[in-house]
Amino acid sequence: MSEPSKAWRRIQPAAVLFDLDGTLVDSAPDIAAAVNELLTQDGIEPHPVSAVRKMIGHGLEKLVERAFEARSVTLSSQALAGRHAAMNKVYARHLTDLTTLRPGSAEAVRAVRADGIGCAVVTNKPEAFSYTILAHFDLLPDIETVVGGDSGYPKKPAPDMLLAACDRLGVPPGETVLVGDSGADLASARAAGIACILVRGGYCDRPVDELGADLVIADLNALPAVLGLTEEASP
Ligand SMILES: O=C(O)COP(=O)(O)O
Ligand SMILES: [Mg+2]
Repeated sequence: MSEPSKAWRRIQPAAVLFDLDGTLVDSAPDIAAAVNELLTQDGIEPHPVSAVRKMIGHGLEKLVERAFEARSVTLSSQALAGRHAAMNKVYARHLTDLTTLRPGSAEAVRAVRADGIGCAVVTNKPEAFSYTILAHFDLLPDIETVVGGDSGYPKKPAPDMLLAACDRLGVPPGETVLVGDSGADLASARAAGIACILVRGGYCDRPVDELGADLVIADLNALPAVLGLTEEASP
């Protein structure tokens, strides 16, 4: 765990916003299978899951664009729209085939709610897909609201989805913390005036320790303690 900043020590969060892909769940194997189906249909060599992990986090359209670009194929906006629609269709049928919970995520969500702290998911993934995945892992009862990438707000790294979640939960951004896995999460939190904890091992094109988050944790098993929700001393 990184040394928490002074700002972190002051935070007694009224709400926790969780990122989904790479933070609560490891969805890359299903996302990779779906985008690889598209590439294969076009006669293009598929990507290993390890490469797709670095393309996730800015929504599925961006992921499709990156997957083709990484094979030196630049799609016109019309072709990209078609492949994005195809991606949504294929992925919708395989949302939970290979997807798993990341370590400690279910326990962390339950600990947050059990303590009466507000709890939301803020993800660039479409909302319907997010609800299906959260329901599959029985996380929905503890999540008060989901703000997804198709909710009408600009996607992360813009602050809007985070601010919408705070509004729905009735908590001030200054008393809220975002738990995410990427630079887009950190940038959205900074722009919203929300504290940010990043978890290692998610989907980020560089080590999260280099990004300057308020706190970096190895996995969500550490979250209840750093939020002061367990008997263990918080930092
Ligand atoms: O890019 C996506 O589709 C989802 O990403 P997020 O859950 O990490 O915001
Ligand atoms: Mg993420």
